[in-house]
Amino acid sequence: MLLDVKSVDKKFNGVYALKGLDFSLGEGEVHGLIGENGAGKSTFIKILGGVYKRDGGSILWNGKELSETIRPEDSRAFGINIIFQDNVLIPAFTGLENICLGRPYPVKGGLIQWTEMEREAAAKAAELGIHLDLKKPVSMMTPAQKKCVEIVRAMMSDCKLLILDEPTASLSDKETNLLFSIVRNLKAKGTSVLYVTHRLEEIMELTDRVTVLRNGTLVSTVDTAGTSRKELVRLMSGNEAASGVEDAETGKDAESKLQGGAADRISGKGGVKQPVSSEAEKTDTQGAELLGTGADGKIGKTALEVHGIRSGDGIVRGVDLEVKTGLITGMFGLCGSGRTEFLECIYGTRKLAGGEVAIDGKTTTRPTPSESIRQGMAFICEDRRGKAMIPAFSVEENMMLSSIDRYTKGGWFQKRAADKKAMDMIEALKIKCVGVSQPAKELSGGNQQKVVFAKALLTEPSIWLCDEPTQAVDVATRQEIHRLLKEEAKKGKAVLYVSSDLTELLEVADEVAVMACGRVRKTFENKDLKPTDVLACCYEAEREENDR
Ligand SMILES: Nc1ncnc2c1ncn2[C@@H]1O[C@H](COP(=O)(O)OP(=O)(O)OP(=O)(O)O)[C@@H](O)[C@H]1O
Repeated sequence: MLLDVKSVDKKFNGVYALKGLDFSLGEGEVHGLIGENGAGKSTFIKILGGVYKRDGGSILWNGKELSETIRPEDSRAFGINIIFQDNVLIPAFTGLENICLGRPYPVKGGLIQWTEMEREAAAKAAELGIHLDLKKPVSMMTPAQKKCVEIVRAMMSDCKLLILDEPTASLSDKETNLLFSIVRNLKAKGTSVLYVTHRLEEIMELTDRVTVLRNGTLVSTVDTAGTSRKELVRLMSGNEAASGVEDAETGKDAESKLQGGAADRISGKGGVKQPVSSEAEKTDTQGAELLGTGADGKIGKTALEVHGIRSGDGIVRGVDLEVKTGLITGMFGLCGSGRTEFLECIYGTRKLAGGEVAIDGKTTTRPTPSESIRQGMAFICEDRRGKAMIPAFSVEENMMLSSIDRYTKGGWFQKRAADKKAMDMIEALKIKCVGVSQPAKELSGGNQQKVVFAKALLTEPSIWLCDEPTQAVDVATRQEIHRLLKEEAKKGKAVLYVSSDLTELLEVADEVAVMACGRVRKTFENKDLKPTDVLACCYEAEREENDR
């Protein structure tokens, strides 16, 4: 075995994040690691990467015991490289500069040999089947291209184990396929891959074995070929009822038996309405209570209208769109289509070069975030750590960021009322944390995303702008978020929902606007809509653009 982990423990503030974990990984093996939010996946990979020190147990690497005090640079020297959920590239640097960062620069006559480094990086990219303009600044790259830069960077040194944490979080199908072929390429060359994800279809397609964690402990390690998504859901949740997904072995469609919750998302079958479990109903009701009773009964009224929106940087190139109350308007586009930038233009975090935004008939050519919030807009943005939260602030402080004025009277912050609201949110969204004052940076990725969602809920918005709102959340939470937004729409709120996951979008949206090359190409009603219809529209737009 390349890696043999025995009885590893890790505690934070006296609470176990990992307890007695056993794990093994062979050379050239692709091993999946799954578990609900807060199960301990990131903690484990951070221990392997020398970011956290383990509190007990042993780790054998190629048969040799790794010291408890290994540092990230030691781990990299052993051949362990991690690509984290939130990318850590320097945006202003080119792909090549990022790849070379932290490596010894070849120097001749006092000059850095950039051509030599470029040759090396290009050769490595070609070997991995990655085609990339290495001279492009990272800020101009799509999420998929950034992921490729990180992979090339990891593989420049002698990488024996590549750890990928939620690598496809904002990649669309096309880019995901590219990533899969890179992983298969690595496996063929004998590199091991530890693949962490909430997307079980990826686990089934890519891995040899899967390890399931629950509450910091090992549930089981199973051969992928001998299991099914249904079984994996059951192992993750420990809930016998959470099993109504298509059984991979029998191919039998078990959706009719579904008890709601996680399973319908994993089934990968868009648009199937599922019976709701009593547990799910409870969460739904809690969510509805939290949202208040603000139903104004106005369905189908224009809540948000944009005309000819163009961004200053030329990414958004003249978008017209109408978002109506009572509906979830989905937006789909391939990476680089301008979907995120479009939402930023509406909200006011990206400069407009032209066009106007009208909220409830009130028009502006210069939206700003504070005015957008005042007008009832909430924005769940894609860049969680960078833009949606302040990691050093507590859970409660983050939740209150956009609604602090509601909890301030005569200049005094109403701490008790805010505490109570924050605690309600923790309960309703099942946020795994020690309490309202725990720093948000200490929460697992999925739980941080729930805090961001709670922050938006607390503003009681009438218009939701959601950019990948379910990224990094586990399957059950994904369902809860969908239910809350559907509930909002039912009450007459408007929702604009961007996702790179077409299956998810077809499950949640009433209509789907297709964005390509900075423009909305077409809006489909989501009735008998097939993924191929949407994709065909994207590809046709790209073709037309390339022919220009
Ligand atoms: N630095 C830290 N300080 C305190 N607690 C922490 C810290 N890092 C992680 N934890 C806690 O350890 C537990 C496991 O978190 P971890 O991030 O490993 O979960 P995860 O399985 O990766 O979840 P997700 O799917 O949401 O990313 C959580 O309860 C989390 O709050």
